[in-house]
Amino acid sequence: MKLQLALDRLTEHECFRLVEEVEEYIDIIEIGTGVIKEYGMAIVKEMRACYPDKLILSDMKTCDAGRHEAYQAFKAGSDIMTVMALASDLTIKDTLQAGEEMGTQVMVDLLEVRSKDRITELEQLGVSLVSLHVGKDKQSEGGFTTDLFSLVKESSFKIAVAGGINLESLSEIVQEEPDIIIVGSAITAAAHPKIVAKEMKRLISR
Ligand SMILES: O=C([C@H](O)CO)[C@H](O)[C@H](O)COP(=O)(O)O
Repeated sequence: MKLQLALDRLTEHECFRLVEEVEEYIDIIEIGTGVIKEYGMAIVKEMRACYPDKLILSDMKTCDAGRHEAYQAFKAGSDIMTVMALASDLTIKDTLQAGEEMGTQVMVDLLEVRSKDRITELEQLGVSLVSLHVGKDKQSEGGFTTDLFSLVKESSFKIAVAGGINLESLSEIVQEEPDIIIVGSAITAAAHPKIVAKEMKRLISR
């Protein structure tokens, strides 16, 4: 199980300060969607140069122009980029092809997907990695809960989970054995990010 640090709604300086503080406890550095919109691929290139041994994910949340946006992320040094499950099959297929050509990965964001038919379609497209995700705005009605796993129970996907995950909810989530646990605000907005990241890493490594 890997711990992914999501860098969202932060300045460039805050992003690098936080990664420096918690790097020993995280496996994947996520450049969040809003940070990408603010700084572009330049921050991805900088993060790649500073952390050559870490996995880097660009949370592009691509909805269209899949090949172009996948190549943007991969050429900037991302190991993984994200495309929305609600995008067209052609967009998703184009991102997957770009990943095959670059030897990198595509994570399909299941934000707002509740249809098992769409899950089957994604498997038929050749998707291998998905994220069960409760978006920031939706979290006002409640964060990630383990009932979301039922959507992918019979699938062959590698699973990432995201959405307001914190120290209180982590133990129950870990019991479902996802492959990647994505945490943003619970670490980045904590009074002591290193303490939280260390405890989270301990909990997922038990
Ligand atoms: O993808 C995300 C969200 O849509 C805002 O961009 C976050 O990276 C993801 O939800 C993890 O962050 P937290 O929910 O703060 O843990």
